[in-house]
Amino acid sequence: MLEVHDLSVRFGGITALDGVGFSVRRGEMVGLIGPNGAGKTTLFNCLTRRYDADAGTVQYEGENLLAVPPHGIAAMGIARTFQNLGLFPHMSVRDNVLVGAHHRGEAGFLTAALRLPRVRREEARLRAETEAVLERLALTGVAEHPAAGLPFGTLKRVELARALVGGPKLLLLDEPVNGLNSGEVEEFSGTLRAIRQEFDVTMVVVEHHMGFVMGICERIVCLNFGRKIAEGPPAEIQRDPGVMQAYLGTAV
Ligand SMILES: Nc1ncnc2c1ncn2[C@@H]1O[C@H](COP(=O)(O)OP(=O)(O)OP(=O)(O)O)[C@@H](O)[C@H]1O
Repeated sequence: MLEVHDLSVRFGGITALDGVGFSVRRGEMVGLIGPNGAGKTTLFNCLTRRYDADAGTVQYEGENLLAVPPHGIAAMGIARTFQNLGLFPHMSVRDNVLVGAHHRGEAGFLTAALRLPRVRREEARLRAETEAVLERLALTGVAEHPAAGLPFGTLKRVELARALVGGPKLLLLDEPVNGLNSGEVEEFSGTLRAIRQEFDVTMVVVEHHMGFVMGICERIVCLNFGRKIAEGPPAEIQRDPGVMQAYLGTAV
């Protein structure tokens, strides 16, 4: 589904990604790990076209992803969540999720402004889908509540809900369990596993929480200083000397 070849991104003198390559098969859950500054978020930003690549190719479902404009990414079925939650604090949970849905709507600006029948149908579809996703993630009870003031664990679910409306095929999760306590991590893992099946969605997940990544991913890619230093199943990655060296003393 996703083929990344020789991808490089530079910011002035910094090489954030240096010839990175890996592939993701449909239905897989792939973990992307590496110490701070390894290039993980830069890779996500490249895949969602926020950053331009300096070299390399990315094929998504046989198409050249690097030729797709940033606003075309959602229509290709790619969604992401953000490390620091990209929610609007004063908007309700429902509206935060709907905003994500509209972002992925098919109607153009003019048809939307004219409120043509097609737009009204789409609006109704997105609203229904939003309600279903809110329900699925146990958010119906807080749907009217502004995002601000809700527990962090709930906000993580809102962020996931927003990414799911519109039925993405590839979901990029940036530190989905960062800031959660161990019970919440466990619960979120279970939710993600179930969602993956129910929504038939392929996932790539960036996360520093090793217990979570090793427990949920089938395959792991490890970056360090912008380079891929290891790739394999969790058990192999945990024993990999290069990975251990990169984390230097951190339990992997
Ligand atoms: N917009 C930018 N401008 C300049 N440098 C950047 C930019 N984005 C990332 N970098 C640099 O690129 C390198 C990789 O950063 P990136 O955020 O991708 O790492 P990361 O693996 O996601 O780290 P973390 O785990 O801390 O989030 C770092 O040296 C960072 O400072």
